[in-house]
Order: sequence, then structure tokens, then C-alpha cells
Amino acid sequence: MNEKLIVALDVPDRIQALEVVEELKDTVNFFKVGMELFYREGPRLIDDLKNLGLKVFLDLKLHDIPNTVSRALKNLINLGIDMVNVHALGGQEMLRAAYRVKNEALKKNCKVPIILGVTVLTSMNQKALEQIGLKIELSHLVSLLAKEAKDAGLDGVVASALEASFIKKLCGQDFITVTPGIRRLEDGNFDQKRVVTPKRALELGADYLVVGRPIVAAMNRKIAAKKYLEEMAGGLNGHL
Ligand SMILES: O=C(O)c1cc(=O)[nH]c(=O)n1[C@@H]1O[C@H](COP(=O)(O)O)[C@@H](O)[C@H]1O
Repeated sequence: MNEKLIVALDVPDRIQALEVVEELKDTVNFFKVGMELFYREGPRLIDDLKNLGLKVFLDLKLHDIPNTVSRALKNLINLGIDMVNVHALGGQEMLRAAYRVKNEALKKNCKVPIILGVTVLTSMNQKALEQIGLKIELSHLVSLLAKEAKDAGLDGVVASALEASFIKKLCGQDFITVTPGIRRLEDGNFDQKRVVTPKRALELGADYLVVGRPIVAAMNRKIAAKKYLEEMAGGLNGHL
């Protein structure tokens, strides 16, 4: 099964999440649990997904002082998840604290997730940066934050696929790029600003493509997911 597509379970509760999973589990095996679902259902839902043999990206975008992030991350790692993220804007000390938690878990032979730094949200564009007083080119800020994450020892970043190729050049081909804001041309962008098609995202070097509403809110989710997978297969000349 193609593991490059991660479907965002952006639904309010466990029942709806498991409905989506049931519909998609023969097609997709990597799901993202975000704040909406985790704040309501907590670790129980992660157990449900793991018991179904699925991979889980827990997207809580930790952003706090190093001590708090480190303690929170310890709890999340104990859930047995496959991927997790912290905000790269939290600074080098916070990112290193996250890395240390992973290292300690490794030493204890615990299962450790891929740890990602979120760079600049895909819902933001240049204007949104200016509005908060950041007079820096958006792609430059993404580079700086990716480099911070790399220097701290994290495994990769969350960014738009628009930035994937220069992140790889800067941080190395093994540095993972997870890219939300993926849209087929006929799907709506909603609040996403830095949007890329599935085929183009793979051409640009994205390792994982995160898709939420275009699949989860579709009349037929399985067909919608298959359309994304077909375009992805096209992007890799059918070698998925
Ligand atoms: O970390 C994320 O997953 C994330 C980072 C980012 O910059 N942009 C972004 O959209 N996301 C998440 O990716 C998903 C995208 O959902 P859709 O816009 O519905 O495809 C949502 O669950 C977001 O929370």
C-alpha cells in the first residue's frame, strides 16, 4: 500500500473518525490525528488506530518552553505513534529538548516516532507574514526554520511542497518533508494558501502528502482517495 499519502482525520469525534478509517483502510494506511480529535478523544483513539494496524501522525504542533515541550513529548512518544510535530518557531533550545526526548526513548529501546518541525503554516502567505511584522521572504523563513530543525537533530519538517526541493538541497535528501496544502486542480483550497497538486508535490521531492477535506468531506471518500493516489502514481511514472 502507498504510505506517502496521509489522510487528516479532521472530524469531531471517535465515531466519525472510525467511520472514515473503515471506509479508507483498504486504500490508505497512514492517518493524521489533529487537535480537534485528540482534544476530545485522547489516547484511546490512538490505541484504536494502532490496533487496526494503521500508522499514526499525531499533529499537535507543540510550541512552548523547552521543559514543557520535553515533558509533553515524552507522554506522546509513549502512545506508540509513528510521527509527531513541534513548531520550529519555538527556537533551537526547544527543538533540541525534543531531540533529547527521542534519544532517551531510543536508549530505552522504545518505539520512537519521526519528529518534525513545523516551518511556516501552509495557510500563510507573504502578506500574512507582513501582518505580524515579519519582513522576511517566506521561502527564506522556511529555509531558516528547516535548518534550525536539522541542526537540532529532528528528522524533518512540515512545509508546503513548494519548498520541498530547496529544503532537501539545504538539509539533505534524507531530511523528511511532510507537505499539507495538497490539492487536485478541481478541489477547493479552503484556507490553504501555499497549495500544490499531488503529482507536482512528488516531483518537488515531498516525502509525505497530507490531505484532509478533499477526501474526508467527499461524498465517496474511497473514490476521492483513489483519485489522489492515481495522480501521485502519475507523478512517479507509475512506480508507487
Ligand atoms: O502540521 C500539519 O499537519 C499542518 C501544517 C500546515 O502547515 N498546514 C496544514 O494544513 N497542516 C494540517 O494538514 C491538514 C490539511 O487539511 P486540508 O487542508 O483539509 O487538506 C490539516 O489537518 C492541518 O492541520
